[in-house]
Amino acid sequence: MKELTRIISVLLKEKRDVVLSVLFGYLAGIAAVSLFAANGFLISQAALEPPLYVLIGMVAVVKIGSIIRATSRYGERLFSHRATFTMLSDLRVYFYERIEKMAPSKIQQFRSGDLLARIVGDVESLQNFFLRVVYPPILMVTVFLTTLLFLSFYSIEVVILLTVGLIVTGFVIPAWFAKKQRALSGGIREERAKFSTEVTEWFQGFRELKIHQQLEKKEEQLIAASDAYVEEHRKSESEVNKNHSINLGASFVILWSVLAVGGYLVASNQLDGIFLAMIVMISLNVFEHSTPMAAFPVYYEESERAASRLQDVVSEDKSDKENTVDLPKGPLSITLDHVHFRFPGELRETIRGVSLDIKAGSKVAIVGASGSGKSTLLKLLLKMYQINEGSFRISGVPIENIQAENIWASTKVILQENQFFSGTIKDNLLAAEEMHDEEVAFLLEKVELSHFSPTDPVLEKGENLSGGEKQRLAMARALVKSGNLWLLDEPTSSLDGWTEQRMYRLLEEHAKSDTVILVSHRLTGLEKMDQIIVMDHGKIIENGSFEELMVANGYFYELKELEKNIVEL
Ligand SMILES: Nc1ncnc2c1ncn2[C@@H]1O[C@H](COP(=O)(O)OP(=O)(O)OP(=O)(O)O)[C@@H](O)[C@H]1O
Repeated sequence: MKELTRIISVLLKEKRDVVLSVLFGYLAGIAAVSLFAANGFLISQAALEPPLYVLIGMVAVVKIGSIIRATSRYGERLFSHRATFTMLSDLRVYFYERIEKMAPSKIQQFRSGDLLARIVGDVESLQNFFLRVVYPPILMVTVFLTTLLFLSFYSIEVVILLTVGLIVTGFVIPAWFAKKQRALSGGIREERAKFSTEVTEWFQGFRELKIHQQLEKKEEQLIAASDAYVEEHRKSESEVNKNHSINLGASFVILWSVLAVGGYLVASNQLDGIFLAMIVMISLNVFEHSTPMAAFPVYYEESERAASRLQDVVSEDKSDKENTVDLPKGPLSITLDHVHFRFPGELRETIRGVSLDIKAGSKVAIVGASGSGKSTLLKLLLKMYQINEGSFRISGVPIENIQAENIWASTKVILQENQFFSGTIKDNLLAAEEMHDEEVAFLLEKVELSHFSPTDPVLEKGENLSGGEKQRLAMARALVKSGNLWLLDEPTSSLDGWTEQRMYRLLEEHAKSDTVILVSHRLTGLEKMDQIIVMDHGKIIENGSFEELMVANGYFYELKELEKNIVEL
């Protein structure tokens, strides 16, 4: 219910349409009951052969009643559907806005298909929340109460019977089904997410699955996920139908009871026989408003689950919300003091008591064995994850007090894997909309991509670019982005030695006064760095200038010697 409260607060933005749809729904309900009442009365009156003008008057009343019923039903449909669609769009905007602000690491906790199912499917399920969860009980209770008030002028016995009917069909049976519904394992939402995850993986991994001849096995998993989803749907539908039938059955029992009690009251002269047909017709119609309650438990349960699954995705990072300090303009300094970090759900620490001091405007290289935690350190700098222990400051400001967005705005980043999108070369520079094509062409020339024009197409994930071209395009992307802190994770690993040297020269030119942190496996060109940090198993084992580390004759020296021997071989 806690999750639904947030959803309700988003939905309540559409107050006007909600109020209007309830109002018109009530009018339509009352008009329908009155119409049936008038019909019942008319039938009885007709049997007594009244004067023609009485009959004409009554037929006119029935006609007017049907016009009111039709127009108010139209108004109800119009406003309730308009409210539903606007709520759907409000919900979409609400979740996209929240997702946009989230750290990428939070999104990465979800498999992409699951995330898609949540953002699209679960948001869509919530459109039923107003129409099938909030609206039916309001309408049922208001129409029932008005009808009971009217009937109380004729027979208290019938009022009691209908009140029992209202409680049984509107509350007892739905509550009983709600309990059963909760006990049902799985749920449509979960199965749909699993199915969507399998489909996404099937598409994304199609090439690898085909080459490794695993397509059939994956297809079997896909079919199993689809069957489970269909089965869940079937179970849910059958539950609704069962609930519906029992509800309808109960309302008929009440109806027969009304007829029996009414008959007895007429026979014992406690009720004028002319009203019997009217009372029965009213009872017949009023139960129409408790039938939608059959689906109430299913939709309530689904809405609650969908809201909770969405809340899981966008649950807030409190520390980030309270942050207010902006990073200073210009080159940034970085200080880490005994920082520890463990990936969520992992027992082993990836960063173990790292302390370092990077001065503003200095050029720093991080080297070390594969898996030693170099990339993780960059991710911590980008606030993609929160540190578990220690202190971490950027230009003196504790990282807890800086919004991740603020760090990203001040940073030029090249990661090991850079994402490219279907579009043009210029689109993929990401921050180049304002640039003229000539400027883009000049930039491409700088990163040695002059064989591309700004308008050349790029396929999804940069499929039509070589590894080295992707890295040079990522370099161009970093060049056009704002910021004075460069975080580069093996930005030239796919380039030949000559091109790599030229790229480093370009970087030197552009980052003269900026702070640069470069993760690299290759040790050539590190002589120019102010500081070299050597990492092993999540710890800093050596730290100093190139000369200092060479003199120290330690791990870095050995690495350098090893690289020299490999080159000579
Ligand atoms: N998302 C993650 N969840 C759990 N463990 C992770 C995650 N990402 C990385 N690791 C683990 O953290 C350790 C450090 O990884 P990291 O990528 O920082 O190493 P690295 O020094 O950059 O390696 P390389 O030079 O191969 O890129 C590795 O043991 C890796 O398995």
